[in-house]
Amino acid sequence: METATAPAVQISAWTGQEKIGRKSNGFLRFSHKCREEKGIHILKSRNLQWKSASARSRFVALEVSGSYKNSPASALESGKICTSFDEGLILKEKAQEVGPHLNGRCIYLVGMMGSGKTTVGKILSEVLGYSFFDSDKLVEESVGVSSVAQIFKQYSENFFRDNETEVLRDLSSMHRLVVATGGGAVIRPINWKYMKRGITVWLDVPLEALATRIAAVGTDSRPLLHGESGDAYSKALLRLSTLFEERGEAYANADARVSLPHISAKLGLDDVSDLTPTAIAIEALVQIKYSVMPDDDITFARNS
Ligand SMILES: Nc1ncnc2c1ncn2[C@@H]1O[C@H](COP(=O)(O)OP(=O)(O)O)[C@@H](O)[C@H]1O
Ligand SMILES: O=C(O)C1=C[C@@H](OP(=O)(O)O)[C@@H](O)[C@H](O)C1
Repeated sequence: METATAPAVQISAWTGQEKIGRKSNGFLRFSHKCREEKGIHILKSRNLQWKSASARSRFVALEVSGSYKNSPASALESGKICTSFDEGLILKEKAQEVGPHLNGRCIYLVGMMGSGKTTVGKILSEVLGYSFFDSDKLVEESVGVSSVAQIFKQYSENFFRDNETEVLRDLSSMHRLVVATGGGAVIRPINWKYMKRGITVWLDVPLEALATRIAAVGTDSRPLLHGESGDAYSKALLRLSTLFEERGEAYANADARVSLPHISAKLGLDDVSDLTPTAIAIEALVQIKYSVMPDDDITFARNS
């Protein structure tokens, strides 16, 4: 009976499900093919915890159980493994992998207000060498009014939506852009026609986390959140819940979905608010890759 021979397995939450069996930046990758050929099974990785928390570099402890050629790993190979990763490096590596497959197609970030489209979009544009646009800002410029709230007040929501559609139409003929769309852009089917010329990515953030973020910055710039009574968090949560009921299905039209609870679970974090924008951008690149490079290995990884 053969015994397991890979005591120094290093895994990152993003590389453990990747395609190619090669070592890069200290991480070992297992493709589906490689796992089958070598008989490697990673049965479990748990107790993943942040050991130290800085935005760029974090240490995690992984408890890994594995088997090799269908034999259980010995005690040596199962146990706590400390590894570290630098989010910035992983981000760059993911961008290098996915960039060439985009062929200059634009990326449209969709999601509820406060979901991080602007924050994450800027990170993605920088690392992909794309330009960044915030569609709300473009509408403000084209109308000649300095805030979306003012456009709603002075004109109407419908007027804003018409201008938003025009902006998306104009952007759709361009290349190499990351666009942070307004939270309501998904409600008009015509907008999808324009956005689908690129790759659409839904930042799916729990409503409670959105309400916390919005309560922290205030609702001045978000006219659809005006008018409820109560404290800032409860007001935002109530309104966001109604909006999400109307829009949930529309967001699901996106080519890729970036679920914050899913990333937290992968990283062993209890709270989505512990996720950095860079960690979310990394997951966005992973999900974009799945949508632009469908193949057997990736399909396997996505479903495992
Ligand atoms: N991952 C994150 N963790 C905590 N706060 C965040 C995160 N991403 C964005 N924010 C904050 O949430 C607020 C809304 O983010 P923003 O990028 O403007 O969202 P959107 O463009 O989708 O409306 C901002 O104050 C931003 O700093
Ligand atoms: O959800 C919405 O309908 C809106 C979201 C806002 O954009 P953000 O998602 O960038 O806040 C802005 O377009 C407008 O206030 C309407």
